[in-house]
Amino acid sequence: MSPYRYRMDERHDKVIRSTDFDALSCRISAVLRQYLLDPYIQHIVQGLRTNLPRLPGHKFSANRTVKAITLPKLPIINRGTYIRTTAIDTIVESFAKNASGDAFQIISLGAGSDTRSFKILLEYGKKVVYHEFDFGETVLLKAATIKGTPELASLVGCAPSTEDTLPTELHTDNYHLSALDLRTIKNVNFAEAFPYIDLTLPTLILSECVLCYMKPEQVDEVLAAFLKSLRCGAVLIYEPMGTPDDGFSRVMADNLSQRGIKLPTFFRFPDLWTRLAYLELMGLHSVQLSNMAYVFRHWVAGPELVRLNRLELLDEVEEIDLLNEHYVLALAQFGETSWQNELQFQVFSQPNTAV
Ligand SMILES: C[S@@+](CC[C@H](N)C(=O)[O-])C[C@H]1O[C@@H](n2cnc3c(N)ncnc32)[C@H](O)[C@@H]1O
Repeated sequence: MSPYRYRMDERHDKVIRSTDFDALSCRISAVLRQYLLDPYIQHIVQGLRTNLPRLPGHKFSANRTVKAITLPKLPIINRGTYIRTTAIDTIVESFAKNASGDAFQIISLGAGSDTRSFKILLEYGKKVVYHEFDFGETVLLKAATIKGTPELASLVGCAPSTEDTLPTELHTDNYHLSALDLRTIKNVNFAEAFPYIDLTLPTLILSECVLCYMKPEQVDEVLAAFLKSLRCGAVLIYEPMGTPDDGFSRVMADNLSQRGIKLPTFFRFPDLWTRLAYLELMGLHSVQLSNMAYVFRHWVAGPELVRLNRLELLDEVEEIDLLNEHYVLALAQFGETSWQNELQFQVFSQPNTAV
């Protein structure tokens, strides 16, 4: 590989890592506007203030970074963050309920600064093992934040501490935060590379805006590695999607590419049915798929919808629908899992295709 190409890849990886701050920033805004409740996000922000300057080679002011990520977002973004977060929470809850009191495992790919692990550990205690993977630098920051915050340290089950050097990973009985570039998974011996993953537990694999940054063949490799190693469970994928002949999709892709963000699979599937066929081809069954506009319309109702409608004045109702139509929520099961959830989806496998 030429040195020039290497520099380009490095730069692109940096941009991809920085998307974690975008996701965090959206959640902060949704919390401040009372769309979401998240008692842990303040610790993540404080952790950035404390630990960003400790990152090797960090050049920017931590205060300036924090100021940028705490700027309020437009109502359209707050709504999108609300439906993304609550829909995934609903699925996680349903998966946990299906385990009916038995132990289960969650593997969050590219977890970034997400705080869902803390909520799940508080709720399910020793019944759950929560794994988070991300690039090394992101893991350094999160591990230092957890260890330096007594409330988070207690939730994951480690002693609080502030060490001179940033912790590279964090492992306790019920929580594992590990550095991993998912694109390297093809060549690893799974059991050796992931000694903390219990291959026998029912496992929910989460990819919340993560696989979309990889090339199609890398996505296939990540899915194949987990599916062939784990006994049973489900995969949840949330990500943007587009179709080439649609103007809105092209504008979305152009806007991202102007920021240096490539989404190699954005145009991979022309519709939900081809995505369903792909997931079945990868060995998944009981596939359920929707765009997020459908999810919003069918999963949010009654007093919660009234509450949401009172939070902010919405001018862009049609635009919100259009934007949500360009995000997909995919849920699919593998192995012997037979989880008959009551969740309403737009497109789903025929019952006779289930194992
Ligand atoms: C948009 S953020 C989403 C973070 C989190 N899942 C959420 O929804 O709040 C994408 C995350 O995926 C991570 N990521 C992207 N490609 C990755 C890879 N090849 N290996 C590990 N992590 C990756 C990024 O570092 C970043 O934290």
